[in-house]
Amino acid sequence: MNTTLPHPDSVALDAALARQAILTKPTGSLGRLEDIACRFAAWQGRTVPAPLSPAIAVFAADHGVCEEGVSAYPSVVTGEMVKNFAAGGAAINVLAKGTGARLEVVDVGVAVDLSQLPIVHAKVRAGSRNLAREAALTRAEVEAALEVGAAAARRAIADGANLLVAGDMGIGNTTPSAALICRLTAYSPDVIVGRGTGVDDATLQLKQQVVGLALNRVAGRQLDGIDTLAELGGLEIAAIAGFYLEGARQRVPSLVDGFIACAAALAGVAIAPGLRDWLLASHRSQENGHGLALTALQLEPLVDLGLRLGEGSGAAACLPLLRLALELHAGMATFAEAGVSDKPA
Ligand SMILES: Cc1cc2ncn([C@H]3O[C@H](COP(=O)(O)O)[C@@H](O)[C@H]3O)c2cc1C
Ligand SMILES: O=C(O)c1cccnc1
Repeated sequence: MNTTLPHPDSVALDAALARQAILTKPTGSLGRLEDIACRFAAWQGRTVPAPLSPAIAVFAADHGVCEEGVSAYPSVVTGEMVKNFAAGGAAINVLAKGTGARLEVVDVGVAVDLSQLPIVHAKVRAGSRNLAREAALTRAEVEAALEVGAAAARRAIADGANLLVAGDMGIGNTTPSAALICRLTAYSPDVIVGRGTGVDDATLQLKQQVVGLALNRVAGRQLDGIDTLAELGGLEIAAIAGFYLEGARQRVPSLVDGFIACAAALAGVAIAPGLRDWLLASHRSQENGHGLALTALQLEPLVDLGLRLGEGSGAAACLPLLRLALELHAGMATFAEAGVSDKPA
């Protein structure tokens, strides 16, 4: 796999910073909205980036670790929610519609047969193995899932997307995500494992133990990014990593969602460190370790709305902010154009 990624365009970045400095506002007064526009300039290689054209892909898969009792909901909900996505009734359907984003749903590893649904069928296997006891996936399965994600990114980009958003659906997936985050950041389960769908105190403790078992199973072993996903990951998590990586290869950034997306981003960075330059954080999730995982990625969330859903929902909720940041950068008058006096040099 080619792990060399392009760099954002520093000449376009400087030109965008220079433009921000002459728009009719006190220097720096639009804060992070200025940063966002300038980062898009660097990503797109143009002083004034094209208007936002976002695409969301939700990757769904099941998790063998659910047999340990780590989720508040049964595994069957994964397939049932995919049906709900296909029917347009989930949060991410409403958010995609409301923000004008393209939405695709991909079965990369749901345990039940979904072949009748109008979604993308790319099942690598019918759910992962129980990572508390054995490797969740083989390297070949991880590579196949990475490619499922990459193919989704290629479709989105061919369709005109200039920003990618990945969502997850997979009952139990906060457990592999926590295991990945612990392994890739060296934080311990007690600060990373959270309540996911809302587990009680006893289940939270059990979840910490399950993540501890998985980490102990691989402790002291050298693992590259793909091995790490195989040992501790899941199929939708690997697909999300592949989606982000292909975006970066094609110079298209990704807006990272919550806890699961962050685990995938850390795995993607372990595969190709240059990925970090193509990521923008959206929100800070309620899930316990999300803030630390974002810090490990050197990402600063734009908002904290108390969300703990996944599906790409937190990222989708931030799309209007990004759209406005680009519109301000493109549409505001300069001091010279408006005849407004700039501050003395
Ligand atoms: C109805 C429903 C819709 C969801 N949409 C996303 N998730 C989120 O919650 C799950 C992760 O939490 P845990 O690890 O505790 O199972 C994943 O399916 C994730 O996508 C949902 C969960 C449920 C129940
Ligand atoms: O932050 C997330 O993505 C999240 C948190 C809880 C449950 N599902 C997803």
